Amino acid sequence: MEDIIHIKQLNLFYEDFHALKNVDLTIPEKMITAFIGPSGCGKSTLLRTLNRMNDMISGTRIEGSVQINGKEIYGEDVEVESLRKQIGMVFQQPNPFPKSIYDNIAYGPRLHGVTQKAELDQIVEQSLHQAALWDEVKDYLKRSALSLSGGQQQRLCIARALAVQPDILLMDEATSALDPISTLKIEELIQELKESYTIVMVTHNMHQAARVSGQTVFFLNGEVVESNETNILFTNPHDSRTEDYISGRFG
Ligand SMILES: Nc1ncnc2c1ncn2[C@@H]1O[C@H](COP(=O)(O)OP(=O)(O)OP(=O)(O)O)[C@@H](O)[C@H]1O
Repeated sequence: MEDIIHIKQLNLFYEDFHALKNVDLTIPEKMITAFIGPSGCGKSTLLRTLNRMNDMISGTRIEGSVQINGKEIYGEDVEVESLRKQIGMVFQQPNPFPKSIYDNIAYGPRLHGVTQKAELDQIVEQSLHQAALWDEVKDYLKRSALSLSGGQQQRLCIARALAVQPDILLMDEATSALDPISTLKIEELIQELKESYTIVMVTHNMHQAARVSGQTVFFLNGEVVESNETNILFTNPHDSRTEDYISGRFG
């Protein structure tokens, strides 16, 4: 498995607060990588550095290197819009646009220049299939996305992210606002998606990380304590702090 993301000596500051400290990490392609650790340890911050969402937070300063597909994403010539096309993101709260189901999915492709109706139809159908939502919504594509259940809305947001054909999908606690059945559906879905996409997920739920991911990264106080194959990290952690966390001694 090739590594698609290389992070070297990454430091991030929110004003004076040192939120990420000397992070070195590689992320393999076409695999699910889970970020775990106690609240406030920097998981979401690191996730946001991968598609430069931190650019939107004023007072943020970054040092070090993040290479994706061999390209330095904090380089001067990087177009952030095309970076975000390559690296989609799904958030904790489903956030469909107040538009029809169809227009939610077609939004990104239209933005990137697709105008032909037949092509858009095909992208909408394919993306909804990939997000395991097509059968539930195919007869209601003109209905508002806001009429869907929370779990359906989250799958719609995944379909919307897939519609622009990203390489990488970032998921920030994407199931934590959902009921157990919707959570299970999304877990099954991302297992299928990893055949075609690299997925990086932040989760508060260690069982979820153990169930779905191939690599797990444990964070503490802005540092990566340990990164390893998930089954090794959970059964034979190398660092005593990882062991304390996964055995429930803190966090
Ligand atoms: N916009 C911001 N401005 C200032 N400090 C911030 C900002 N965002 C996050 N932080 C701080 O950076 C640290 C890391 O936050 P982050 O959200 O990355 O942690 P996390 O591990 O994802 O936490 P949680 O699991 O609670 O979501 C925390 O101490 C947080 O208070």
